[in-house]
Amino acid sequence: MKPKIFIDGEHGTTGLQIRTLLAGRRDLEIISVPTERRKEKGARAEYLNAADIAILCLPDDAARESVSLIANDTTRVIDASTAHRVAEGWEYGFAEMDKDQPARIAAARRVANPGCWPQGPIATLRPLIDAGLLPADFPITINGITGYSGGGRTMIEDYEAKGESACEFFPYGLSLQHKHIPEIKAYSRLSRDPILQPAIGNFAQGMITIVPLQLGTQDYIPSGAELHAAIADHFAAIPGGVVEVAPYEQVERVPDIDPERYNGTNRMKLHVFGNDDRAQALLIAVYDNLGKGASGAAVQNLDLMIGKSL
Ligand SMILES: NC(=O)C1=CN([C@@H]2O[C@H](COP(=O)(O)OP(=O)(O)OC[C@H]3O[C@@H](n4cnc5c(N)ncnc54)[C@H](OP(=O)(O)O)[C@@H]3O)[C@@H](O)[C@H]2O)C=CC1
Ligand SMILES: CC(=O)N[C@@H](CCC(=O)OP(=O)(O)O)C(=O)O
Repeated sequence: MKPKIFIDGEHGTTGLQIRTLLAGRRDLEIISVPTERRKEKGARAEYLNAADIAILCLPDDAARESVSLIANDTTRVIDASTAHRVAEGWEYGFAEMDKDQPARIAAARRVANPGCWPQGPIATLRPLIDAGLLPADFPITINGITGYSGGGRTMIEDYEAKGESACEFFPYGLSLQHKHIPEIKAYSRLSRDPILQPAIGNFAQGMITIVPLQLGTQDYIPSGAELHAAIADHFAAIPGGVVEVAPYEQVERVPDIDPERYNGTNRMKLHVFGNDDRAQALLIAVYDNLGKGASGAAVQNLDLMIGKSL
């Protein structure tokens, strides 16, 4: 029997992309609620309970409601929203975060897909904190830029209506309360809230996250090469090759660091730059906010949950 997959919110940005990624899959049965009934609670409950795996591509409140509509203990859930990422009983769906994370996702009944902003910072910070090269209370600031599809259908329509007159670099998160801070803190293993200061560019998809590090105040000041080695060692032990670590180099510019470089893929590339004389370093991640940042990660988690390996 093929596993039945229901995408709640399949007409939204993330839902549509997951639908497209699953289009040719003969090992799955996709079940879809009729379009005109897609927001009816009763219809959603019916499909949620008929599914082996439900993928929620909904705003947070609707995602919470979907979970509450599941009245059996067989439907497993992948939630793309922010609602359950640090919630008890949910596994975090960033497979490359730890050696045993794929097995944890594979066995989970509830998987919270990571937010787009958290994945790059977690990918670089967690190995450094685990290796003892950064203390858990290190003051972290995260900058970056994302395509406007990160804001979902409404933001896409808004940017497309403005066209070339839309702002090229629009900083936001100015209240310093971005919804991704709890998961970045929890899964990077930081003890202090990081600052997340994102920006939106006038391009549809793709993103870059940047974590600048002032290392000079530490008792032990790691070199750039040491930081790189810890991150490279972490990912060398993870199969699948989804996350790639660029060689350590001291250069002024790297053409790969282009937010749109990995669009349409599930790839993430990590870069470490350092200036040891200045005791400073930069941790950079490049990926597709709709790929590894959303639909690609959801499909990766789905595959793990149906028994495939990374
Ligand atoms: N875009 C991105 O880069 C990322 C998004 N996410 C998360 O994924 C989730 C979906 O985001 P995204 O696809 O971008 O958002 P969209 O706004 O593009 O899509 C949301 C979808 O949910 C539908 N919907 C809203 N309320 C209900 C409801 N009560 N019942 C059923 N359907 C409903 C909407 O329908 P309608 O349009 O008709 O209102 C729409 O189709 C969000 O939680 C988002 O935070 C996660 C990572 C990255
Ligand atoms: C450009 C933009 O607005 N991006 C969204 C994040 C998109 C994302 O990762 O979403 P979820 O956490 O909702 O899943 C934001 O920063 O709030």
